[in-house]
This record gives sequence, C-alpha cells and structure tokens, in this order.
Amino acid sequence: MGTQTPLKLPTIDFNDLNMDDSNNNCKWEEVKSKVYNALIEYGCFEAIFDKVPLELCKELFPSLEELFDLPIETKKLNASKKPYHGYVGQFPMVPLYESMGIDDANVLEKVEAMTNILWPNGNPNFSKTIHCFSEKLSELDKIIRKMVLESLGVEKYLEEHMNSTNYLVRVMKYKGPQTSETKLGLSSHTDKNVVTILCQNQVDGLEILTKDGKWISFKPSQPGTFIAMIGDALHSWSNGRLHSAFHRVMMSGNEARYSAGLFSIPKGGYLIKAPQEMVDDDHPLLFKPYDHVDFLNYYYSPQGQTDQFALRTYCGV
Ligand SMILES: O=C(O)CCC(=O)C(=O)O
Ligand SMILES: [Fe+2]
Repeated sequence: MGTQTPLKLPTIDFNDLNMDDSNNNCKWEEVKSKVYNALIEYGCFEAIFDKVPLELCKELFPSLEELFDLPIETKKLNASKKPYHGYVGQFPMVPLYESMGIDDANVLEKVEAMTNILWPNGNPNFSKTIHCFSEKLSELDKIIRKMVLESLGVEKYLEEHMNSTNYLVRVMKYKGPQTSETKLGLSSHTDKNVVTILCQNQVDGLEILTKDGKWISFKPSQPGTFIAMIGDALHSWSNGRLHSAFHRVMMSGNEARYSAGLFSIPKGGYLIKAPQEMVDDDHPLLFKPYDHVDFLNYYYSPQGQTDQFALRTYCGV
C-alpha cells in the first residue's frame, strides 16, 4: 500500500520560545527540527505564536476594513515604485483582490508617514496596530531564519543574512464573489522574498500546492495562528534544499477575506548567493548569484508574468 500525503500542513507551536533559547535548549531543538522538515517537505507550516496575541489580530481586521473602505483615489495615494509595495487592485485577471503595502512597518515613523497619506488627520490606532503586528511578528521571522541556518549548518552567516533584508507588511482584501462557485482570488505563485508570515480573518481560501501536485486548503487549527512559508530567495540561498511552494487564494460566498503578511525582503544591491557549504557534488549550484530587485524587474515584465519558473529562467545554472 502506498503512503498518502496527509492533506494538512504541520502545525508548530512557538509559544515560550525566544531567540536566546538556541543554546542547548530541548524545546528549541525539537521545534527547529519540525521547522526544517516542514520547509523541506511543504515549504510552509502553520505557526502558533502567542507573542502576537489574539486581541491584536482582532484589532487588525477591523482596521483593514476601514483601510479598504477608503475611496479608491485615496488608496492609490500610497504609490510605490516597487511592485506590490504600494496599493494594488482592480486587476481584470483577479478582480476580487486588493492589497496595500507598508514598507519598513517595524519602524513606527514609517508607518505613521504612510498612514498620514491616507488619513490627513492621522489615524494613530491604525499605525499602532500595524506597527505592533509587524514588530512582534518579526520575532517569529527571526526565530525561523535562525533555525533554518542552524539546521543547514551555516549559522556563521546569520548576522549577514539578517542584515540583508527589510520588512514589508502587506495587507490584503479579497471580495466574496457572491456565488457558491469557487473563483480565483489570487493567482498561483511562489513568493520571491525570504520568509512570509500570514494571518487571516475567519474566511479561508489560501491553498498550497504540495510537491506531488495536490492542493491543500489551509484551515487554521484555531483562531489567531499564522502560516509561515519560504520564498524563492531562501530556496535559492539554500541551493534548493528548502522548498518554495506555489500557493493561491480561491474564494466563494459573500464574505470578504482579509489577510495580513509580514515579508522579509532582500535589500536591493545585496547579492543572493548560496554559501559554498550548500554546494557539493550531490548539490550542484542551481542559481547564479542575483539581486532580488533586478530579478523583480524581470518577474514583473510581460515575459516574467507568464513564466512559472521565473527565477530559473532569470538565473538558473
Ligand atoms: O492572502 C493570502 O493568504 C496569501 C497572500 C499571498 O500569497 C501573497 O501576498 O504573496
Ligand atoms: Fe504569496
């Protein structure tokens, strides 16, 4: 009898875990091994992390409603040269989708500057919620990345690796399609950044493609959990050891889905290059060193947008 892929992502509990726990701590080692295995097999997992308390998520989603209820002309004021870092929406291919990016959301002044563009009289509540979400969730990003580097045996690069990224918070709204038929909310893609950590309101819709081609519908095991996934930058840095999963959002019914994500993103000018320890006879180099921002210019070009394996085309060996 063949084994069947369980159509459920692993759930990993990060409660009571700190960055400082990495020295000889049993719980750290146990969680690290679960993280590494999940990222090899699925490229993602569900994370329980109560440093972002449920109350914060409960404050977050009404704030997102308030944001997306603003007039379209106002939302467009948050423009960015970088794709998906500003306001995005009204795409014919995915008409249910809108998103708003907030660069450096872990820096309060940056969030306030962006908030003041949208609400000229300010919106301290919105700024505080987004900043707090970003700051607390960035701890989980750092724990995951430290665990990954330790598992790969290359923790000596930790400082350089951590310093090579910035944080973006992107918040999303998917309108309910007003039909029981399932409609595309967001097209299938792999993330291009290092690590993405997402949370959602009570409306499901995120689907993850397994290595053997089956879609898993993600259902949080309890309110207030997160899904953490790695992007192409960590896939290439680990020379293909970690999987970067295709995922999409499928919507049905009347209710809107809101989600919020923290994205660690390689800085422009930094070359993403698999360390020499990741390359050997069994693991020949998969990608030439590349700059994330230059790669995005290709990915968002007309050719790149129809290219499922854009990174391979761009810098595959
Ligand atoms: O809204 C979601 O759950 C997924 C969003 C996503 O995949 C992305 O922004 O890259
Ligand atoms: Fe994504």
